[in-house]
Amino acid sequence: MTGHLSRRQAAADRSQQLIRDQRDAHAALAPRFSRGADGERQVATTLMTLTRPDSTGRQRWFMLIDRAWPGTRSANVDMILIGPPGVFVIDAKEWTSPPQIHAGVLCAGLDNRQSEIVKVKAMIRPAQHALARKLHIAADIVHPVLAFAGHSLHRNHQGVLLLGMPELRPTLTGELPARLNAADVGAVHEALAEVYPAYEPCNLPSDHVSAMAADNVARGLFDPQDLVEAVVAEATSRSMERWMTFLHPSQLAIVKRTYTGPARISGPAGTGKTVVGLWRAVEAAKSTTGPVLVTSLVRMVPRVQARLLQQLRPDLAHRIECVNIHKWAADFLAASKVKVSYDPGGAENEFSRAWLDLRAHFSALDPLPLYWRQEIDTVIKGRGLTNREQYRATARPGRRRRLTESDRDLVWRLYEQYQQRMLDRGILDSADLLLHALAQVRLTPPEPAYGAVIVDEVQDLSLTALRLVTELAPSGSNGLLLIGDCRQKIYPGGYRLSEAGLSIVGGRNEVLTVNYRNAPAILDAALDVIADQRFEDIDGAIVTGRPADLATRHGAGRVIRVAAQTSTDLQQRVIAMVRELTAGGGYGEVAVLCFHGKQAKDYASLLRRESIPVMDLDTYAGDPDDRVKVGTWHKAKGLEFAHVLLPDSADAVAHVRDQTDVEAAALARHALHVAMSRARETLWLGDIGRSQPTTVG
Ligand SMILES: Nc1ncnc2c1ncn2[C@@H]1O[C@H](COP(=O)(O)OP(=O)(O)OP(=O)(O)O)[C@@H](O)[C@H]1O
Repeated sequence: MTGHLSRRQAAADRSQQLIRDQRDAHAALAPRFSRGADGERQVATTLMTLTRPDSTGRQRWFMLIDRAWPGTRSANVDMILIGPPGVFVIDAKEWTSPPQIHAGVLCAGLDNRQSEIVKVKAMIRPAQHALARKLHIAADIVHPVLAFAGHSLHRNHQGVLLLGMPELRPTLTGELPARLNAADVGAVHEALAEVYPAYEPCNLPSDHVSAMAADNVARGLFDPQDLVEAVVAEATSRSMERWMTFLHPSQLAIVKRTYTGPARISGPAGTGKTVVGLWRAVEAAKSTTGPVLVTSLVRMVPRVQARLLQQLRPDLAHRIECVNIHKWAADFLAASKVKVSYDPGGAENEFSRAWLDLRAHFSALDPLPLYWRQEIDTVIKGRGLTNREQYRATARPGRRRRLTESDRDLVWRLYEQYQQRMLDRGILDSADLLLHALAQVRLTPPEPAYGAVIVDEVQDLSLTALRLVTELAPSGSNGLLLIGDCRQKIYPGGYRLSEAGLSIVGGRNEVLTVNYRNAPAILDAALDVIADQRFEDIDGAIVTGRPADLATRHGAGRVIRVAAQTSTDLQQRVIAMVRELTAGGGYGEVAVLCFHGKQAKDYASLLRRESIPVMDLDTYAGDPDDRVKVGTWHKAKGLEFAHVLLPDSADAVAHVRDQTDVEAAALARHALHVAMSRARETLWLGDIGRSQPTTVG
């Protein structure tokens, strides 16, 4: 009984102490907040008591209040709380209407306030970078929090904790495991106090602001003028928001570096190659007078990039032309008044007819036409060969089937027949389009000349396409930038840089080694698929499937493997998973990706029948859209989603392998690697009877 009473007494003492602490904290904090900042004061008061030393005299929690957001001109960070579970960067809100999530978007009542999510996520980045750099502490120790004075709420929305007043303190102190010891907490506090200096809110002379910003740049945080303002800018789309990222100092250095000749950025999936390329395009637009070309083979990426640049730098976006290389070629030929009839469908028919005439001769080699169609596209036309002797003598990088001289003569016959048929009809296929454009560029280059050319996913270009972009790029500094990853090569064929007269050496060859996209378990699973492969890079180097020095900065995520009984069972599980992932809205962050186009169409119809909003990936242009994206692995190249479902993936790869075509089997595996590495938080792999049901991560 005595024990019981003394425990009650102790509890009463503690609550009295808490009240006193709160009152003291409130009084102490009052002068720090301006009028109208009641919400901030309430939040700070609630948390301030945590910073009181415990009975042993040790301070376990620290708080930084009203600090400058480094690199911004005038923005501030309300609070940073540092304790055993990690760092909480807190933006306090005092909204009249209750905060809620509508269709995956944060709203105050019915007003869209999703930009607050973007903002607080951007606020944590300097902390993440500084802790990684100075103390080697993982980025996921830092949590963005929106704290709502006057409301009750407990929710995790897109990685941001949304907490009302009653929930604030118990959540921050009680829900996460302790990850920092006392010494770490002290070191983190010290580091962050330096990164987020005390806020000097009013009327700083502009030279003070620029000195502060310059200091941040010198410390490698980011470029205050361009990068931060863009990040802080309002964003409405969740997928866009991912791209509006602070650059790591090593990335920023690449954005700012002057290359005295052609340069290259390589690195595994999700290492920020595209983001860095895009910022270099912005730099090029600022420093040259000509237009800047950003191109790649796939259609989707330039569309998304154009849209993004429009949001990031509306003042410069019109100077940066984002377009896939075939469209560029068609537009250029049209503008040059060269009349061509580009007809891929008609060309396909003519190839089939030529194949019917000659297929009997190919039965001992490969009886399926696809390999030979690709041979013509990627080797004969892709390398710009003009006669049989050249073809006999040419190296065929990336083509794994060895061909004798007589095999090559046979292929050349097929090529000639196909070409003659197209000539008779006056049509061109896609490889011809590039050859014509290259010839025309050499004759009369486009006017005005490009100020810079940036090529993404360069590993998938043909040699002809590479020659074309090389021809378009100015020869001076920063003229040509090639971005790519040989592990993500999903189209046949290949080339060496030297074949286009390019030599990229030393400091012009940048390699990114930190993955910012995928949860570690997802990255691991995606690399597993290609771990036993060896890749020949475009500079001739041999690269292994699993890079030795790849680090990851993403927080937790999961890989779910499902073994279904039947195809109907598999479909039902896909629907169930989509429903689970979108229970609170957020359809736009889910993608269902299939190997074959037909399969993707079937899944799109299936989801529609279930009243799940669906968008065909083909028509996606990076605009905000709250529908599940459905498409092929190939179409998803360069994109990313929070959650990716890959039904029948193991089956698709195994099926290709069964056909004894080693090259196609390898490319299918690379495509699976690409598809898996699109997922940030959830990767769902479902097959009929193949995989064991497991969840990793
Ligand atoms: N410094 C950074 N901090 C946080 N996130 C970053 C950083 N750099 C890049 N990211 C994010 O990482 C993701 C991957 O970036 P990006 O698409 O540029 O990579 P990539 O190397 O081109 O990928 P892939 O080759 O797989 O298409 C994007 O969401 C991007 O916003």
